[in-house]
Amino acid sequence: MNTPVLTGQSVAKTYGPTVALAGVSLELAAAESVAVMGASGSGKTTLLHCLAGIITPDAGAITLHTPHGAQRIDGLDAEGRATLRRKHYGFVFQQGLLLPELTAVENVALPLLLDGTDRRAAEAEATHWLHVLGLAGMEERRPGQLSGGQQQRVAVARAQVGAPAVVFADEPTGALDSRTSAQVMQALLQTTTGAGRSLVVVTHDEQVAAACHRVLHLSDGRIVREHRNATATRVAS
Ligand SMILES: Nc1ncnc2c1ncn2[C@@H]1O[C@H](COP(=O)(O)OP(=O)(O)OP(=O)(O)O)[C@@H](O)[C@H]1O
Repeated sequence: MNTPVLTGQSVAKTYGPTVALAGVSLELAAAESVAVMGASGSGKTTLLHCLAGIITPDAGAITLHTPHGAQRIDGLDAEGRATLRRKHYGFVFQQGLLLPELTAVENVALPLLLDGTDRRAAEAEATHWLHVLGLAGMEERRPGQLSGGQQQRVAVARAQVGAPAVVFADEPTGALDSRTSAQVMQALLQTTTGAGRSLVVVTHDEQVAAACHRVLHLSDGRIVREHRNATATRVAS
């Protein structure tokens, strides 16, 4: 395996009497795409949220490997997790969660503006990513003036700004028809693994999972099965 970017060891999380994660260990390599599948309630989103620093696990170790060294992230406080997410991660959710009053370019530029980049540089990078995602000419449209697939591509563009090491996607194509879903997934892979970033995607969609290098199957908070897709989409950088 290539150098790991993210490792989890025996990651556990309970909510009252519910064991959401019962000790999950995994390694995510640089430029690798991993799909997380499993029945409703099996712990997929909880795993993604722990790895992504959205929530804190009760036990286990999560380590992010950056060019500047390894950093344990499981014990970070809320502010530390917010910084981690801003500096190292990108996110795509089922509904793009775009701000309706902002244009496409403003939505994509937002994480950079929040991180202190000046507006002109932020909008230049945002425009670049919108072009990469086939949205040239739509920079000034608001989300309500875009189709569902176009909105998701804006969300994919937003996840790339600031060059995150890892992009996390939770059901990124869940609201799309299968043709649009395939296009958005292709765009997501191209801009992540195709550019040397890693991707963790929670999905119920076999077609989405088949496009990833590796698939983890969760059941009752454990990885019960794992396989590699020999034919996964490998997008040249
Ligand atoms: N904030 C919470 N409070 C209480 N229980 C929770 C919370 N979040 C998740 N759970 C429980 O933890 C278990 C795992 O939930 P999780 O959302 O990780 O599952 P999932 O596999 O992503 O499900 P789905 O496919 O339905 O989104 C479930 O039993 C769920 O009810």
